[in-house]
Amino acid sequence: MLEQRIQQQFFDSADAKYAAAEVLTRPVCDAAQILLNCITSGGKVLACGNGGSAGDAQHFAAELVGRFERERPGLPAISLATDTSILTAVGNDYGYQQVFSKQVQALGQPGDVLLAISTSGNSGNVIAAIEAAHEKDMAVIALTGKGGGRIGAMLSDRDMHICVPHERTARIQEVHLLVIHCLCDAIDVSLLGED
Ligand SMILES: O=C(CO)[C@@H](O)[C@H](O)[C@H](O)[C@H](O)COP(=O)(O)O
Ligand SMILES: [Zn+2]
Repeated sequence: MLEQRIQQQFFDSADAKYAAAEVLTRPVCDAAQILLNCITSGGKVLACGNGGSAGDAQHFAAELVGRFERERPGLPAISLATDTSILTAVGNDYGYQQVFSKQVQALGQPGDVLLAISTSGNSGNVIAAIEAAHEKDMAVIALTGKGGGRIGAMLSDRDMHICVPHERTARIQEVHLLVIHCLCDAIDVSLLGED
Protein backbone atom coordinates (compact mmCIF):
# COMPACT_ATOMS: atom_id res chain seq x y z
CA MET A 1 0.00 0.00 0.00
CA LEU A 2 2.70 2.48 1.04
CA GLU A 3 4.97 1.21 -1.72
CA GLN A 4 2.21 1.85 -4.25
CA ARG A 5 1.72 5.36 -2.90
CA ILE A 6 5.45 6.09 -3.15
CA GLN A 7 5.67 4.71 -6.67
CA GLN A 8 2.70 6.89 -7.64
CA GLN A 9 4.60 9.97 -6.45
CA PHE A 10 7.48 9.10 -8.77
CA PHE A 11 5.00 8.78 -11.65
CA ASP A 12 3.22 12.03 -10.71
CA SER A 13 6.55 13.87 -10.56
CA ALA A 14 7.53 12.53 -13.98
CA ASP A 15 4.11 13.52 -15.38
CA ALA A 16 4.52 17.03 -13.96
CA LYS A 17 7.85 17.32 -15.76
CA TYR A 18 6.42 16.08 -19.07
CA ALA A 19 3.59 18.62 -18.82
CA ALA A 20 6.05 21.39 -17.94
CA ALA A 21 8.31 20.46 -20.89
CA GLU A 22 5.40 21.22 -23.23
CA VAL A 23 4.98 24.81 -22.04
CA LEU A 24 8.15 25.90 -20.26
CA THR A 25 10.94 25.15 -22.73
CA ARG A 26 10.66 28.55 -24.43
CA PRO A 27 10.33 30.64 -21.24
CA VAL A 28 13.29 28.83 -19.64
CA CYS A 29 15.36 29.52 -22.76
CA ASP A 30 14.38 33.22 -22.62
CA ALA A 31 15.18 33.34 -18.89
CA ALA A 32 18.64 31.88 -19.57
CA GLN A 33 19.23 34.67 -22.08
CA ILE A 34 18.24 37.30 -19.49
CA LEU A 35 20.70 35.76 -17.02
CA LEU A 36 23.48 35.64 -19.61
CA ASN A 37 22.95 39.26 -20.63
CA CYS A 38 23.07 40.23 -16.95
CA ILE A 39 26.21 38.25 -16.12
CA THR A 40 28.17 39.19 -19.26
CA SER A 41 27.36 42.87 -18.66
CA GLY A 42 28.81 42.81 -15.14
CA GLY A 43 25.50 42.29 -13.31
CA LYS A 44 24.62 39.82 -10.58
CA VAL A 45 21.70 37.59 -9.69
CA LEU A 46 19.78 37.86 -6.40
CA ALA A 47 17.55 34.89 -5.53
CA CYS A 48 14.76 34.56 -2.94
CA GLY A 49 11.94 32.29 -1.79
CA ASN A 50 10.44 30.72 1.34
CA GLY A 51 10.78 27.20 2.76
CA GLY A 52 11.71 24.74 0.01
CA SER A 53 12.09 27.70 -2.36
CA ALA A 54 14.61 29.26 0.05
CA GLY A 55 16.60 26.07 -0.46
CA ASP A 56 16.21 26.47 -4.22
CA ALA A 57 17.48 30.08 -4.07
CA GLN A 58 20.51 28.92 -2.10
CA HIS A 59 21.05 25.94 -4.40
CA PHE A 60 21.03 28.18 -7.50
CA ALA A 61 23.48 30.70 -5.96
CA ALA A 62 25.84 27.86 -4.99
CA GLU A 63 25.86 26.50 -8.54
CA LEU A 64 26.67 29.91 -10.00
CA VAL A 65 29.28 30.98 -7.44
CA GLY A 66 30.84 27.52 -7.20
CA ARG A 67 30.14 25.42 -10.24
CA PHE A 68 27.47 23.35 -11.93
CA GLU A 69 28.81 20.40 -13.95
CA ARG A 70 31.89 21.93 -15.53
CA GLU A 71 34.85 24.02 -14.42
CA ARG A 72 34.48 27.74 -15.02
CA PRO A 73 35.11 30.96 -13.10
CA GLY A 74 32.55 31.63 -10.37
CA LEU A 75 29.58 33.75 -11.40
CA PRO A 76 27.95 36.46 -9.25
CA ALA A 77 24.82 35.28 -7.43
CA ILE A 78 23.53 35.81 -3.89
CA SER A 79 20.76 33.98 -2.04
CA LEU A 80 18.69 36.47 -0.04
CA ALA A 81 17.23 33.57 1.99
CA THR A 82 20.43 32.45 3.68
CA ASP A 83 21.83 35.06 6.08
CA THR A 84 20.07 34.36 9.40
CA SER A 85 21.30 37.60 10.97
CA ILE A 86 19.80 39.71 8.16
CA LEU A 87 16.60 37.64 8.06
CA THR A 88 16.05 37.85 11.82
CA ALA A 89 17.05 41.50 12.16
CA VAL A 90 14.90 42.73 9.27
CA GLY A 91 12.07 40.38 10.24
CA ASN A 92 12.20 41.56 13.84
CA ASP A 93 12.64 45.28 13.18
CA TYR A 94 10.54 45.77 10.03
CA GLY A 95 8.43 42.63 9.57
CA TYR A 96 8.75 39.40 7.63
CA GLN A 97 7.27 41.05 4.55
CA GLN A 98 10.47 43.04 4.07
CA VAL A 99 13.14 40.36 4.64
CA PHE A 100 13.94 40.14 0.91
CA SER A 101 12.98 43.62 -0.31
CA LYS A 102 15.37 45.30 2.17
CA GLN A 103 18.20 43.22 0.70
CA VAL A 104 17.18 44.04 -2.88
CA GLN A 105 17.22 47.74 -1.94
CA ALA A 106 20.66 47.36 -0.35
CA LEU A 107 22.35 45.10 -2.92
CA GLY A 108 20.46 45.51 -6.17
CA GLN A 109 21.77 47.60 -9.07
CA PRO A 110 20.17 48.41 -12.43
CA GLY A 111 20.92 45.50 -14.77
CA ASP A 112 20.94 42.91 -11.98
CA VAL A 113 18.33 40.12 -12.07
CA LEU A 114 16.03 38.90 -9.29
CA LEU A 115 15.17 35.18 -9.33
CA ALA A 116 11.88 35.15 -7.37
CA ILE A 117 10.61 31.69 -6.39
CA SER A 118 7.11 31.03 -5.04
CA THR A 119 5.00 27.95 -5.77
CA SER A 120 1.75 29.84 -5.01
CA GLY A 121 2.86 33.12 -6.54
CA ASN A 122 1.37 34.78 -3.47
CA SER A 123 4.10 35.08 -0.82
CA GLY A 124 4.13 38.67 0.44
CA ASN A 125 7.87 38.93 0.96
CA VAL A 126 8.60 37.65 -2.56
CA ILE A 127 6.05 40.13 -3.97
CA ALA A 128 7.75 42.97 -2.04
CA ALA A 129 11.14 41.84 -3.41
CA ILE A 130 9.78 42.02 -6.97
CA GLU A 131 8.45 45.54 -6.32
CA ALA A 132 11.88 46.56 -4.98
CA ALA A 133 13.59 45.00 -8.03
CA HIS A 134 11.34 46.97 -10.39
CA GLU A 135 12.20 50.16 -8.51
CA LYS A 136 15.89 49.31 -9.01
CA ASP A 137 15.40 48.75 -12.75
CA MET A 138 16.17 45.04 -12.40
CA ALA A 139 14.56 42.34 -14.53
CA VAL A 140 12.74 39.56 -12.67
CA ILE A 141 12.64 35.85 -13.45
CA ALA A 142 9.71 34.40 -11.50
CA LEU A 143 9.36 30.67 -10.85
CA THR A 144 5.77 29.99 -9.78
CA GLY A 145 2.93 27.46 -10.08
CA LYS A 146 -0.84 27.29 -9.40
CA GLY A 147 -1.55 29.78 -12.19
CA GLY A 148 1.08 32.28 -11.03
CA GLY A 149 -0.98 34.04 -8.34
CA ARG A 150 -0.38 37.72 -7.63
CA ILE A 151 3.20 37.49 -8.91
CA GLY A 152 2.01 36.45 -12.35
CA ALA A 153 -0.13 39.59 -12.51
CA MET A 154 2.62 42.03 -11.50
CA LEU A 155 5.41 41.10 -13.92
CA SER A 156 6.46 43.54 -16.62
CA ASP A 157 7.35 42.93 -20.27
CA ARG A 158 11.07 42.63 -19.57
CA ASP A 159 10.47 40.01 -16.86
CA MET A 160 10.09 36.27 -17.47
CA HIS A 161 7.39 34.12 -15.90
CA ILE A 162 8.06 30.39 -15.57
CA CYS A 163 4.77 29.06 -14.21
CA VAL A 164 4.62 25.30 -13.61
CA PRO A 165 1.23 23.96 -14.77
CA HIS A 166 0.42 22.13 -11.53
CA GLU A 167 -1.50 22.76 -8.28
CA ARG A 168 0.59 20.75 -5.81
CA THR A 169 3.47 22.51 -4.02
CA ALA A 170 5.77 19.47 -3.92
CA ARG A 171 5.40 18.74 -7.65
CA ILE A 172 5.93 22.43 -8.49
CA GLN A 173 9.10 22.51 -6.39
CA GLU A 174 10.39 19.42 -8.18
CA VAL A 175 9.94 21.14 -11.53
CA HIS A 176 11.50 24.37 -10.17
CA LEU A 177 14.67 22.46 -9.32
CA LEU A 178 14.79 21.02 -12.85
CA VAL A 179 14.34 24.55 -14.25
CA ILE A 180 17.22 25.80 -12.10
CA HIS A 181 19.46 23.05 -13.45
CA CYS A 182 18.39 23.88 -17.02
CA LEU A 183 19.33 27.53 -16.40
CA CYS A 184 22.75 26.53 -15.02
CA ASP A 185 23.36 24.23 -18.00
CA ALA A 186 22.32 26.92 -20.50
CA ILE A 187 24.67 29.43 -18.87
CA ASP A 188 27.56 26.95 -18.99
CA VAL A 189 26.93 26.00 -22.63
CA SER A 190 26.77 29.66 -23.65
CA LEU A 191 29.94 30.59 -21.78
CA LEU A 192 32.00 27.44 -22.45
CA GLY A 193 30.51 25.92 -25.61
CA GLU A 194 29.00 22.45 -26.02
CA ASP A 195 30.64 19.71 -23.95
O1 LIG B 1 8.78 22.89 0.95
C1 LIG B 1 7.66 23.12 1.35
C2 LIG B 1 6.51 22.31 0.91
O2 LIG B 1 6.94 21.30 0.00
C3 LIG B 1 7.37 24.28 2.27
O3 LIG B 1 8.53 24.54 3.07
C4 LIG B 1 7.01 25.53 1.47
O4 LIG B 1 8.12 25.92 0.70
C5 LIG B 1 6.58 26.67 2.42
O5 LIG B 1 5.33 26.34 2.96
C6 LIG B 1 6.52 28.04 1.75
O6 LIG B 1 6.25 29.03 2.71
C7 LIG B 1 5.52 28.14 0.61
O7 LIG B 1 5.62 29.42 -0.02
P1 LIG B 1 5.28 29.66 -1.55
O8 LIG B 1 5.97 28.58 -2.36
O9 LIG B 1 3.79 29.62 -1.69
O10 LIG B 1 5.83 31.04 -1.85
ZN1 LIG C 1 9.10 20.90 -0.17
